[in-house]
Amino acid sequence: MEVGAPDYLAGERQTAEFDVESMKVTWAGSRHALEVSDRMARLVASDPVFRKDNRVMLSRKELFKNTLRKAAHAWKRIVELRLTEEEASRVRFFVDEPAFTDLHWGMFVPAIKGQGTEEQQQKWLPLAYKMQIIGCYAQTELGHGSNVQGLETTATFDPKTDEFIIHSPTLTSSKWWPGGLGKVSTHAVAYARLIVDGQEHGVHGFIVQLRSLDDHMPLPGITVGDIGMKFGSGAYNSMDNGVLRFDNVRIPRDQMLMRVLQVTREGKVIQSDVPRQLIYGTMVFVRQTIVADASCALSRAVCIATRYSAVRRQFGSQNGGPETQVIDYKTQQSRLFPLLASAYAFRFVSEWLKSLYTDVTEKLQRGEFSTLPEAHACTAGLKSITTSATADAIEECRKLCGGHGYLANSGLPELFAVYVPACTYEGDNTVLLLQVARFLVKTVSQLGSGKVPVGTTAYMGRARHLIQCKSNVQSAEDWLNPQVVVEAFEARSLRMSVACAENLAKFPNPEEGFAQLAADLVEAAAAHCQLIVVTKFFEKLQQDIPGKGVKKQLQILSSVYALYILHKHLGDFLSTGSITPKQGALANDQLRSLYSKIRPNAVALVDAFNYTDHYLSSVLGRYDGNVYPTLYEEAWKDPLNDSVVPDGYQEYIRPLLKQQIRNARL
Ligand SMILES: CCCCCCCCCC/C=C\CCCCC/C=C/C(=O)SCCNC(=O)CCNC(=O)[C@H](O)C(C)(C)COP(=O)(O)OP(=O)(O)OC[C@H]1O[C@@H](n2cnc3c(N)ncnc32)[C@H](O)[C@@H]1OP(=O)(O)O
Ligand SMILES: Cc1cc2nc3c(=O)[nH]c(=O)nc-3n(C[C@H](O)[C@H](O)[C@H](O)COP(=O)(O)OP(=O)(O)OC[C@H]3O[C@@H](n4cnc5c(N)ncnc54)[C@H](O)[C@@H]3O)c2cc1C
Repeated sequence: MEVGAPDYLAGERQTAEFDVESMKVTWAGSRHALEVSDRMARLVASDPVFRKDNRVMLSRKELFKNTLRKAAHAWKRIVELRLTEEEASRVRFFVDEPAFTDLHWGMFVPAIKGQGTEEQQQKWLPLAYKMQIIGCYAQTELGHGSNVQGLETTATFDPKTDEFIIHSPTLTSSKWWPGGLGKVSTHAVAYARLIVDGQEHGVHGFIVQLRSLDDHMPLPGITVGDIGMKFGSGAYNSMDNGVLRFDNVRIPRDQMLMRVLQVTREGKVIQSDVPRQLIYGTMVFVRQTIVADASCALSRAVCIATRYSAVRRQFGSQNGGPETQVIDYKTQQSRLFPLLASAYAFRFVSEWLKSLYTDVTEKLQRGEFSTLPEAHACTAGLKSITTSATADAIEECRKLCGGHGYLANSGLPELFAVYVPACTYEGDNTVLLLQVARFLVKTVSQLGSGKVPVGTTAYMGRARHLIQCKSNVQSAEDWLNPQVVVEAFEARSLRMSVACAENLAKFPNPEEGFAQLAADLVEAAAAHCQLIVVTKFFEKLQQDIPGKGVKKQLQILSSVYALYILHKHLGDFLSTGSITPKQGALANDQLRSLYSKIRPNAVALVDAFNYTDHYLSSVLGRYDGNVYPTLYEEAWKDPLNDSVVPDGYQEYIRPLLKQQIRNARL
């Protein structure tokens, strides 16, 4: 905010009962992370190349070119200022525009790191790190996305020339969707069925050069282009999601990523001791980052809706005094505050997930693979529930802002359009929950065998207790006890998984049973993932959290998150007998009282996200709350208002009016 400018939300900030600066540190993860984030946010906001206010007005071609300009400029600044990887990734975050670089850094590089041999990494990574080659992740095809084993592109080994022949045998085998592919990437990690000596060996990744490094023209045998406009006007259209066909394209044998499986010069296929699933490792990595992204997108929407709800007044004027701030309506609070609590919940679960991922990656390097299934289940499940909740929440925030939320300059329509594909990419959310369900059913089926469940399924080891325990909640206050809450969530989750396992056992064919019970399995998986989020929030509170009143606020938010989920899924809790209807009603009483505790802190709690006005790009979410004059000014900047009489008047309006006059005279 400019020095000396009026702060229309000052009153809201004065009622805060905690130290906002300390909360900023907790949200960012550390003082260092906050400092880096703050510095990079300002760097981006002060650079005219990174302006975004005109984005929705640009044509696709202009938008795309502008994105190329921004990406090139960001890279120039990263190199000039010798930014660290952490700083560079914050620059990307604040530039706030999907671009080919996301796939280059986020998937192409990790795919080579995770699936390439040491030699392959040494050859390709330095080129990628300097952006002397630009890569994408070309897995999905026109005919298959979720079913990776169903991909049709082939990679046939030719022992005569020591090459693989990459081919698209059908229309449906055309690569379709990869970001960065359409217009920019020079290379791809392309996934194809490996065929050696007429035998198939599953789907593997191959580094394929697509375009000339001299003139950017597609290489012989490559047909490549953009797949067309996507949802929304600006949004994800800054990305060149592409189509790609291979016509018997030859690549050297050493361009197959061979950490999992090797093909020798003689055409021998050697399986290493690394599990096949590591081929899916890049997706595990990205799913983990998507959980952190969910907390960012959600907190951004909530920040806009909270500030605006404090500015906006409707009804309730007494004796000519001001009307009621809409944030004071209990309905507004019950719609908004759970989303605020969810933003914090997703933030902390993403921190935990990152540490789990780092731990599993270190173990994989040492040849320990036992924790891979849990990492897969956690990343898939948390990616699924956090992105679904965030997409719904952004839309809810738009509605919370009434009519003005529908204006592009509220920032919410664009945020929704750009965010919502997260429910689909990196694995459709339902498909991913079914993966979690498989993991849970397997864990339940092994309970009798003496195998002790660990990690996020450790609670299943107490199945005997959880299957019959009764919650001892007697008052609304009791719901503030984390142990009580966790036990109710554990009982609900375990009972849902056990019920699925029991029903599955009734089918002679387990796969048929899995297909028939899929809807129940998805619900059981979601219940397990919600338990993880709740538990990790409570565990966060066991840590030392400095700053006046900060822990107290987080305690309130953790209870709001847990009781909101309980209230929303009350049917599960009741049908599994995890709690009684009376206890469900007490939880709701507690929730109402918690909303009142959040109310004086609401604006400060969103200030703690430390978002600049540039990043928020929302008139409604401005830090200073100066909404109405800005909305008014912005309206006049619309190109339609360039002339008082619109273009088209002479051709289309005037004749109409004249005709009416003529008709009236008749
Ligand atoms: C310097 C500058 C810095 C700048 C920094 C910028 C950084 C930017 C960062 C941005 C990051 C990212 C940008 C995001 C953009 C997103 C773009 C989108 C990309 C994509 O969408 S890529 C394509 C994604 N596709 C999918 O997700 C497909 C989903 N399908 C699948 O995953 C699988 O096919 C499946 C799991 C659904 C089924 O596979 P299948 O082989 O048939 O499996 P099953 O038979 O069911 O299972 C076999 C066993 O394997 C286990 N399994 C399955 N998956 C995994 C896994 N991933 N890991 C480990 N194990 C796995 C499964 O559990 C079974 O095990 P079991 O046999 O039961 O023990
Ligand atoms: C913006 C965007 C960017 C993308 N970027 C990339 C990229 O860079 N690289 C890349 O390779 N791919 C990319 N993709 C593709 C993406 O990964 C796939 O679209 C995604 O994995 C979903 O697969 P699908 O499209 O085949 O959906 P489908 O599987 O066809 O889903 C259609 C419907 O069928 C349901 N369904 C499917 N299978 C089952 C099942 N077994 N049980 C129950 N229901 C089922 C789903 O729930 C869904 O409702 C991108 C997609 C988008 C939208």
